[in-house]
Amino acid sequence: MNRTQLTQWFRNQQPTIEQIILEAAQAFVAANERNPNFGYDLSIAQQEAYNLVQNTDLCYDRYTTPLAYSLWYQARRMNVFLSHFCDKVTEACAASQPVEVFDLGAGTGCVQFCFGLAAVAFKRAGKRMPLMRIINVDVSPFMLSYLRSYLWPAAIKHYPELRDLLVEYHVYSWTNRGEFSITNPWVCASYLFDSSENESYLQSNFDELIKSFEPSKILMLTSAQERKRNMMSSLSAKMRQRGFNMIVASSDESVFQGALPVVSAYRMRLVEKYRLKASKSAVSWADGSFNALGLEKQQSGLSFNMRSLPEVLDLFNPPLRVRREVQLNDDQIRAARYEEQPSIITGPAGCGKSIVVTEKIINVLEKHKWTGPLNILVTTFNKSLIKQLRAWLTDLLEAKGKSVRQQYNKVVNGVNDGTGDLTTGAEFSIQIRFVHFEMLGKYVGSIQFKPFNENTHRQALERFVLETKKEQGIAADKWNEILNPDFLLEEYHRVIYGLQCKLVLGEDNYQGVERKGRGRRISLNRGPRRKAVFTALHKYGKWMHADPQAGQSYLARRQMLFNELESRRLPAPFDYVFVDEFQDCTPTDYKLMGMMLKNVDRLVLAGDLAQAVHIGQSGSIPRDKAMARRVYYRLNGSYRLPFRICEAIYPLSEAIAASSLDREVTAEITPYKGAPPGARPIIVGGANDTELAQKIIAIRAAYLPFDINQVTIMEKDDGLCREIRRAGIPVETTTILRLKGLEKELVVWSLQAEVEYEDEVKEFVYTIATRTNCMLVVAISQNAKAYFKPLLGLLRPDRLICWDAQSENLFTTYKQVVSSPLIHEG
Ligand SMILES: Nc1ncnc2c1ncn2[C@@H]1O[C@H](COP(=O)(O)OP(=O)(O)OP(=O)(O)O)[C@@H](O)[C@H]1O
Repeated sequence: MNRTQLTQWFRNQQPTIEQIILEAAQAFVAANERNPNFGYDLSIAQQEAYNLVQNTDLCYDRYTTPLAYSLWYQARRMNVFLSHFCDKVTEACAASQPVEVFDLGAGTGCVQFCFGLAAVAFKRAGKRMPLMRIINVDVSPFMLSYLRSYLWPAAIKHYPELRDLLVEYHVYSWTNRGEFSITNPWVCASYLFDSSENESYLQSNFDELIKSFEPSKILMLTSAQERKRNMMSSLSAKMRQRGFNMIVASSDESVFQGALPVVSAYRMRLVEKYRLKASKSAVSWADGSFNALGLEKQQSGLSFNMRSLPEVLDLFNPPLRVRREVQLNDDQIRAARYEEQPSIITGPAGCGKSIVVTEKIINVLEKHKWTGPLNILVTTFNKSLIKQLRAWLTDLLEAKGKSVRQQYNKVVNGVNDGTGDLTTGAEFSIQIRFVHFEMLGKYVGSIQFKPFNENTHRQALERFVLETKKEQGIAADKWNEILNPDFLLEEYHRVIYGLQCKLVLGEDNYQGVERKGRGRRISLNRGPRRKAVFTALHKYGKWMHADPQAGQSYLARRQMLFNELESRRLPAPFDYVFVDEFQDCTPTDYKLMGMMLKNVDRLVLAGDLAQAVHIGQSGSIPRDKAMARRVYYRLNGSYRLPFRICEAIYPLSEAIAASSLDREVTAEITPYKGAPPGARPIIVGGANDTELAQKIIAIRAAYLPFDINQVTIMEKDDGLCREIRRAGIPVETTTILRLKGLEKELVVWSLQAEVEYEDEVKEFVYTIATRTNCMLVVAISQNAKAYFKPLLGLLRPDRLICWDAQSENLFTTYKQVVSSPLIHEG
């Protein structure tokens, strides 16, 4: 079969192909139209389709986008490809060896249709079925899923021979790597470069890909704008240097012609039913606005040259769970190097700070040639993170063939809490202690203490407030914003302990202290208010030390450890100290870290001040003498956060960076260049928990192609969690303190959740939004807390999806509050 015969065959199939496009659309609509938000989503998807015409990006992350796309573009895109490359398609079908067609930016699979139907033509003409494998690669799970679940089954119904064609679907992120072998790859890139953003990124990665694929043919199409034409010619110049020749891609005659009457009629019915803003013109096969470029390279020798290539172009660059598989980037390698200087590793959420901490520990051990004795402390505020750091480190040690002995502080039902000692090295003389920050007193200072019950402490504080008010003649309803257990405990933490404004130093000392780290929301100037706070706290301190029933708070124990170290009764126990998530440390905590070290130059701090939910803007790293030799490593780009979410929260990260006092260490968040595109954050609104839960369940169902399962609600929202659980959906609700440094797949930020530290609401929201490696849902209800509302205005509006009209309304109403000075502070 030659090119002319194939062209003719395709022309004869024109009505059948149209029928396939129609049937796929009908099946998709039948499967989805009962979703309450279907009409809304489709109407916005249709509006967004005009982004392409206006040369802006189409995000392809609404579940109805492929429907709108396929009805209008499927026929055109097939026509364009075939009209330019029919002879290449013929060549692939006639080839005696297998051909693997990689379609980069496959969308709804027009290239698969062209090669697949051509294969059918060959088979029907009495030839053997061509040996082809079509590998569809696209950034949008929805586009691929429409091809796989709707278009291709409809195509198989009309052309059963297609069952024999090998087809694969991969959601691609450039960082994925794997091993598999291919023999004769062809690369098609249809409209891959139409994205107006990230052009240079796409170009350089395409270049890299061509280098590793070594394809024999490259067939490219883009829209015919001047800019794209220039880009194509610069790419082709590069490829020519690599030995590719131009193939003249003929476009003198179009394979298909005219309109698609049945598809047009069906589309118009949708337009009317859902009042879509769409062109009323008939759907056409003709498309005059494109460039085509064909390149090929003569392969030398036998063509069965099996090569290892990026394979499992897996869903959404799932996070590398096995530590040894993570290959550090150059900045991470630099930050992980061994050095005798305090090092401070900062960077936005997900940039790999914890990864660097584990690598740096390995580098320390190598520097010491795996011989001890060596005492190393790894500490952080979050037990689950300790567990992860320990698992990562164990994996690295085992990968190096090192023997490791594990001892755990606490094992319940066979499950350990991650804290405890790991020993390794020559004669197990290297000891690495994993200790939760709260437990430093116990495990480092061996400080004996009585059990601590927070409720008992709160009740005691309430008593001391009453006593103080009585003694000082303060009315019962006066100064309640400072004379309450929450405020007093935090004052004890941040000022009494945090700034070493010890109670024994007396009231005068407290009256004069500059309360750094406490914000300005609640004023507490020198005078009777301070006096009252001091008196209540003094009573509290005395009670804690004197009453055998009181028990010591974690802070009090940390203070004791501090005293022991300061007085040198306890000699510095560690050679190295690694602190992850340092951002919530007080100045005293930093001193404590230094004092635990024989040599302060061996302190490593990793963290991100933008995630400082307790001290927020006032967080800063000490610049005192002990830290004089400190060196900063700033990592950039989040490996965790999908592109679209990074784009959406960028203004929020900018606001945090602008208002942070420590400009040196807080930076705006950007995605790692290989981050998966993902979906834009989804705004969902409902009157109450039941309504919200139903919608969140519907979102999860619609976005299942994104490979999600469990829903994680933050911050704690038991009501919403219960409603979702009732439907049998795996769901949890937790606090950011528990999730710090960790990641989840579908994070719901509930606006009805309480925030303990309203001053730090930006940092709080940033920390929640950056916990996801796939999807973020923002849940707004009538009970949304007012302090969250302005934060919605710090999300980039064109990078959000509203789930339905009610969600959009609620969102718009709340967003009006954005003009409040709150978000413009600093
Ligand atoms: N070089 C890399 N290659 C691939 N994945 C990486 C790389 N560096 C980090 N990651 C992945 O990125 C995710 C985030 O890494 P990590 O937890 O170290 O970041 P972090 O900066 O400590 O985050 P946070 O600020 O939220 O604590 C992890 O899933 C990790 O496996």
